[in-house]
Amino acid sequence: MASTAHAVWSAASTTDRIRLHPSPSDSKIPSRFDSKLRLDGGVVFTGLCTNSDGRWIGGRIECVGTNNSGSVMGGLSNDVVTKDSPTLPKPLTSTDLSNSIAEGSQLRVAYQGVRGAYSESAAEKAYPNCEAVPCEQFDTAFEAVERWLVDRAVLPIENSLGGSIHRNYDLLLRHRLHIVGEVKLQIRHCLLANVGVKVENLRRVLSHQQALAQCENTLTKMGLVREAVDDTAGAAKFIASHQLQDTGAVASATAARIYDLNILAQDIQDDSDNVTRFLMLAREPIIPGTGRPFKTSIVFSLDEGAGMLCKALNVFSSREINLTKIESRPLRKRPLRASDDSSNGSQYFDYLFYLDFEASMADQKAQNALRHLKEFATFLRVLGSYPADISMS
Ligand SMILES: O=C(O)C(=O)C[C@]1(C(=O)O)C=C[C@@H](O)C=C1
Repeated sequence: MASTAHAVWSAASTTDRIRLHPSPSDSKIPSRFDSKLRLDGGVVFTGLCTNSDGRWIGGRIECVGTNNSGSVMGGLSNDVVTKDSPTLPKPLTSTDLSNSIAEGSQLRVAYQGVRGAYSESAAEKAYPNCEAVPCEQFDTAFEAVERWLVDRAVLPIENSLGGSIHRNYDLLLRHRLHIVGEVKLQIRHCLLANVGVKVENLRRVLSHQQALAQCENTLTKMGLVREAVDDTAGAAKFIASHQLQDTGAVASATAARIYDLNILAQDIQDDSDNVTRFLMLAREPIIPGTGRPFKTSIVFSLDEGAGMLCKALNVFSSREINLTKIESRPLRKRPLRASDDSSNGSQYFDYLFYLDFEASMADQKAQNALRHLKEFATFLRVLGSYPADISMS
């Protein structure tokens, strides 16, 4: 039996701080509880109160939080009782039903952007029938998973035309989530405008900076001034809500439908093969398998020295493990290092290397490769071992 606490936030955002208190005071909220964002901005929590040895003892869950403007909000569940409890359970009321997580099995998946963003389509492709939860920023999507507001996050990591989404590489390390899957999505951009607006009326175009980069040639030929915003669908929503007559948006056909915009041009990306790879992130890693193609993503750093990166890559090539991606990012807290030979005054940049390889961590070869790498890497973390998306290979 689960207890449900309900609090309505006037301006809910996934950055609101929420604490859960068990009651009576000797009980504990178990580490696993469910939370669900409601459309009206409310948050519903369901969980069991257990005692210190994990036995359910009834009680209630209190949920306290502050919203963006700092006001304290709260909600308290009904009492729930064990069979030895002196109080009898109350019959369910219609209010209980509307507060409960009836569709509790539906996965909640955070993505960055507003409705109609490509990331929303990626979330739906990765988890059909999921509830896709829009987030303002990439960080918010990570935090929403960490705070149990959602179950997964789906984030773009690289695009076949625009390259890597560096911000998300940095966030993978800053947060402690695990990569549990990948999904590749064909990106087909459209030029959108308000009804009645013609191509020749347009002076500027808004979109996500990656989307603008993917349409570089087309937009240059059209002579449009480009302006970057948070996401493609956000650009569509903005021109629609402000009824702009001289500004278009680069976004999906889905966004055109949602925001009642006209499609002035279709497939405006510079190459028809425009694919974005998204990662699925969760609080817990999945158990790596061997029955199907798996990928593993790691991040490591190395000491300075001739051939160090070559030595690191060799731990894979010598075991015939195929690498699919390598990305280097500055090592933030130690970006520069003075040369050992300080007499010449030279400094080196220090890097983190992100590597994807085609093997499962259940595979002995992969374990041996990482054991070998660990012998000389100054830092090593496995970000996840997950089934490869082979749908577009
Ligand atoms: O703005 C969106 O619609 C997104 O989902 C973001 C994003 C990205 O960050 O690369 C995703 C896919 C496309 O490559 C363009 C933009």
